[in-house]
Amino acid sequence: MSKHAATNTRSRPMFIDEDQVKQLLDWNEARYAIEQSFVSVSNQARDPVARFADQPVSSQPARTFVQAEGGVLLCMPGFVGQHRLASGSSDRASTLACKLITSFRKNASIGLPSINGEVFVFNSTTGKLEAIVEANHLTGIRTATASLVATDHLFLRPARARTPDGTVSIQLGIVGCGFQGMMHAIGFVRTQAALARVRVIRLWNRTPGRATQLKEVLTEEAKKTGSNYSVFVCDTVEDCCRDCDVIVTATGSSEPLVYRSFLKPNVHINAVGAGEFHHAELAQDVYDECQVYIDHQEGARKELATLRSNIVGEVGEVILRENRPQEESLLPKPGGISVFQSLGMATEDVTVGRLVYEKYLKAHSDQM
Ligand SMILES: NC(=O)C1=CN([C@@H]2O[C@H](COP(=O)(O)OP(=O)(O)OC[C@H]3O[C@@H](n4cnc5c(N)ncnc54)[C@H](OP(=O)(O)O)[C@@H]3O)[C@@H](O)[C@H]2O)C=CC1
Ligand SMILES: O=C(O)C1=NCCCC1
Repeated sequence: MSKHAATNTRSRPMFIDEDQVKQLLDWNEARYAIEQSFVSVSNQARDPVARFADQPVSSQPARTFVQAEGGVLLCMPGFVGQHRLASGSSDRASTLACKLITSFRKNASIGLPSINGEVFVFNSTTGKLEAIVEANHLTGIRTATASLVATDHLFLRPARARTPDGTVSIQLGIVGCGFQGMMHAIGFVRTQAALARVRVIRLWNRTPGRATQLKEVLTEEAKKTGSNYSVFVCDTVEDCCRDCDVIVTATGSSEPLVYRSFLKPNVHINAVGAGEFHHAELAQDVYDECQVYIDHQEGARKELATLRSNIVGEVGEVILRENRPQEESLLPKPGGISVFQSLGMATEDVTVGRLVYEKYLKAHSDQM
């Protein structure tokens, strides 16, 4: 571990609860942590001679699933070596962590989140458990941020480069207004200054009342952030997707919801939801035409084994090749459909869990 990284010198692990995570986690800092995670995975996957010495590396097996009566427990261990802790800083850390997370679909009917988890952060030199970070909000921010990073590198950066003033504005479609749908909408709004102005948000949810609730949240958010976007609740998925530049699907549907005919020719989709399998929300006619990007090849080999599409590669590899003219670009063909098929991976929880832990230690340094 670098000399800059903080450690817990107490005998007991710190417990960082949901409220503290909400206070500590910032969207722009999370974006940097997620970029480090993506890059570490793809740098590690390179042939050792082609690996970039100044970029982080990682180790993460495909996650395991334990089926219980009402749902599933996922075990997601990971290590990220020599990741930068903040943009523009030379401070680096190596982090070993494991997220344990459950998905119990019927929890909504008893007023509980369907997804509940904790990230366990270990000292990467001694293996001692240093912190337990509650990971519901963390999973919301890190998953939405993974989509933001993918949208930025695959779609928005090339679009910004084509405009004279280097800015773009988007219509955003949210298919599924549960926790993830909400976090994605808020994430796009909160990062407008860095990524793209949001001018319209279109919402669809199976139970329409939840889309109406999210409209209220986003209207409040517009007041808080001084944003000027319109929000529409849509009766159909087709109406939600029509004219959108960027779409997020975040449902538990096992049946296709989004068809090719609903889409503009040039659109980026973040397919986040996992029904029975992880690529159910988009119809085969979308997969027949689009270019698919993933977070993690090894996870995809297991969890996307039945996906029939053109899988171009990892988002981290796209980032690694940016500004390196000697490396062939992996960017999507301009004017087409790109899909980020988000599985979610342990290294995201490793770097974001570490960010929360570092900020917690800094905020409580007088008590250490
Ligand atoms: N890729 C990743 O990294 C992650 C992916 N996920 C996945 O994202 C999805 C959403 O999670 P989250 O927001 O936390 O869960 P929530 O329980 O908060 O929301 C679930 C959403 O899915 C909708 N839904 C469920 N079944 C169907 C269906 N058959 N057809 C249409 N809509 C349906 C619900 O609609 P309604 O309100 O009508 O019930 C609701 O909008 C899940 O599939 C989850 O596994 C979660 C975390 C990380
Ligand atoms: O990556 C995660 O975290 C999850 N992915 C799929 C559903 C449960 C949580």
